[in-house]
Amino acid sequence: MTAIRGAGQLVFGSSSPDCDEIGPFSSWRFAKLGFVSLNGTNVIGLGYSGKTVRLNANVRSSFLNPIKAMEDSTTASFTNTNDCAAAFSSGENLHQMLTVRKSTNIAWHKSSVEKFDRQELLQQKGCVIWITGLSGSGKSTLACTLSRGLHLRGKLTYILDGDNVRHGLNSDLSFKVEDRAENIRRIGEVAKLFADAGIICIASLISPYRKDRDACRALLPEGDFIEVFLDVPLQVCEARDPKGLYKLARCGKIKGFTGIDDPYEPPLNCEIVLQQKGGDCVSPSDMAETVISYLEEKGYLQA
Ligand SMILES: Nc1ncnc2c1ncn2[C@@H]1O[C@H](COP(=O)(O)OS(=O)(=O)O)[C@@H](OP(=O)(O)O)[C@H]1O
Ligand SMILES: Nc1ncnc2c1ncn2[C@@H]1O[C@H](COP(=O)(O)OP(=O)(O)O)[C@@H](O)[C@H]1O
Repeated sequence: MTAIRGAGQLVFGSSSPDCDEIGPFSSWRFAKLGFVSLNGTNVIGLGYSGKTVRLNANVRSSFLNPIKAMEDSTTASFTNTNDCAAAFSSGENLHQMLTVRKSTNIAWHKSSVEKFDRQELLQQKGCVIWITGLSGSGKSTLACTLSRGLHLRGKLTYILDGDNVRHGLNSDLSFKVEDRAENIRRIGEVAKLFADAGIICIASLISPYRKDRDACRALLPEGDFIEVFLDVPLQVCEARDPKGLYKLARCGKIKGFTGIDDPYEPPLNCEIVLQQKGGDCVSPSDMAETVISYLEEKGYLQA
């Protein structure tokens, strides 16, 4: 087991990082999904063929200074949803426009009790630990072990597990690319609220697209989104197959299963990589300790 600390990234595990995309779609250029804000109108948008909509966010006050959609180096800016719709529909290979913000005439109400006060009370800093990886990579196990470890240290956590949230808030969403994007967007927004409450929010979901994860990162202040990649090879996940889903996917009974006939894009520059390769098995508690050490070092376990 090794822990390698690079520029802002912690790699921990039994082998070297493998950043290849997983699955038969790995060489595709997918339409890029993300959250695009258009002069106060938040839209989950997409890139046109081969072009990427990039996010440029003022993360501390995103409700006042919305995220701007940038295509290449040009900022896309729209004054109303009609302009936006026209712009999107005129693009070639338009796949889908997902959610247009419909709330108007709304104002932000400040409270006399702020994040700072809540953090003082809790003696910790609110943040989001975003665990991404294939089904069966150990996300839920790590989330629970981490939550327990922090709880024992007197720290308040809350887990947002993809599977669990899909039982309620996100029960209307499928595993189509745009529904996954909406699933991740909603969980990102909820996680942001938890972090604002001063809580260490642990989000564990496949979140297979970089763009969706990056859009969630852009919702939070610098440093408060800690992306943890469970780098476990497909073969290992498939051998585990605790729910029998890989077996169903292999025989075509589940379509669009991540890693089988749906893509997974590994993070390129996340904060922590936890590797599980070859015969060496890193235990969930060792993995959790790595994350806790990171939080300690970055000052999240004190106000
Ligand atoms: N098509 C397909 N692809 C991937 N996963 C599938 C699919 N259908 C059902 N499941 C089950 O749903 C869990 C993943 O939900 P997530 O919300 O984490 O997925 S995503 O982030 O929206 O991609 C995932 O749970 P985990 O195994 O805990 O990852 C699966 O149990
Ligand atoms: N670090 C680990 N080493 C070995 N097995 C693990 C580890 N973490 C999880 N597992 C096992 O792998 C399977 C999938 O774990 P789970 O947490 O449900 O993954 P995910 O939430 O990513 O689908 C479970 O059977 C679990 O016991």
